[in-house]
Amino acid sequence: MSTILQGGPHAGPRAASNPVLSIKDLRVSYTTGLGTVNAVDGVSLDIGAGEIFGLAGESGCGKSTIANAVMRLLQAPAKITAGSIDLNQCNVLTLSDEELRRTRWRDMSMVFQSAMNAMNPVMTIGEQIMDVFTTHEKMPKKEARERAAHLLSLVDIKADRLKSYPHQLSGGMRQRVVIAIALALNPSLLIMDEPTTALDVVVQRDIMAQIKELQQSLGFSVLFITHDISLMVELSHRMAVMYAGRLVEVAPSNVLLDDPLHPYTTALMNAFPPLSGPRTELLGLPDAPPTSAGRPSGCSFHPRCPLAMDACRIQDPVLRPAAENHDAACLLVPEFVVPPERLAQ
Ligand SMILES: Nc1ncnc2c1ncn2[C@@H]1O[C@H](COP(=O)(O)OP(=O)(O)OP(=O)(O)O)[C@@H](O)[C@H]1O
Repeated sequence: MSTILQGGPHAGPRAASNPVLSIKDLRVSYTTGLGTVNAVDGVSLDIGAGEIFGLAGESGCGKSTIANAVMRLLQAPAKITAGSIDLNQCNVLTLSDEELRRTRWRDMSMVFQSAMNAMNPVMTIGEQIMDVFTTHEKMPKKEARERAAHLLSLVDIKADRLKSYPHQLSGGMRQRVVIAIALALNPSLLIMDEPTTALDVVVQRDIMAQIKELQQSLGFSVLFITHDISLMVELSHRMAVMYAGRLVEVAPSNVLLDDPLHPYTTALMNAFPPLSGPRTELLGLPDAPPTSAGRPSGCSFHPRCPLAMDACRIQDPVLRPAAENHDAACLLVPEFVVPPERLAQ
């Protein structure tokens, strides 16, 4: 299997003027007996055609909530209180149930961490893949079978596996099948929320390399969530770092790795901590992120920030340009000003 880095990891485009996915000022809260958690607190991001966009941050910072909001999978007590989500210039939040049914799979699909365990145990692999075709495209069974075999070949699984049941396949193979199913109708956006975390490291890398190859040949865009920042940096063109429901830094992934501007990004990059599972202290940083108790005054990160100044306790920094194609939300980072000679061009 070729390495993920084949062809350079950051050769992809920037978010285009016509993004595939455009999220504007998204706000999502969960209200429970313990109070209200503003899980996503004003997030905006664009993902361009053919772009792999990574979302990083500690457990509980709101990554899955964003993914589920895009797929319209959020359920009570979650509530989208503001913002818009446009997929191919179509507002996902106002789609009817029927429109949503057509949009899922065809325009966007999602691979979850535990998806491989959610396959129907009494249906063969072939039946499960063909189900997508016959339900959404009303095609004859023979054609569906041929397309199912072709899909399996894309993820390096032989056609005779169409007759296998999920329990007859390894975990890695099952997850490959799930990825094939997600790509069955050639969606423009693939969302992957911890897609390989349950698998061993070698299998994880193989699968991600395969996704990278498929992405290059089929051209879909990806929203990629993983706790493995090193994998994310290798795989994604651009990355956003999230803290307590907000994006605190967005840049091309190699720039973020080499020149992180936000102290939280630096801590993440240095520590490569476990970003899922129980909340733990970040190496080199005290305490855990703010919880439902609410955000601290000023910058949410200031109680943990080794560089916090007095102003950080008062002023809440917004995400703003810090360099070309590089945004950060930190008072320590001066705002990027486009040179006047460039403005004149
Ligand atoms: N069903 C729910 N009810 C109440 N609060 C919830 C619910 N789901 C998520 N939350 C809260 O919303 C916040 C964001 O959670 P989310 O799962 O989006 O974070 P995450 O970054 O994806 O974390 P992880 O990496 O652990 O999956 C957390 O504080 C979480 O406790």
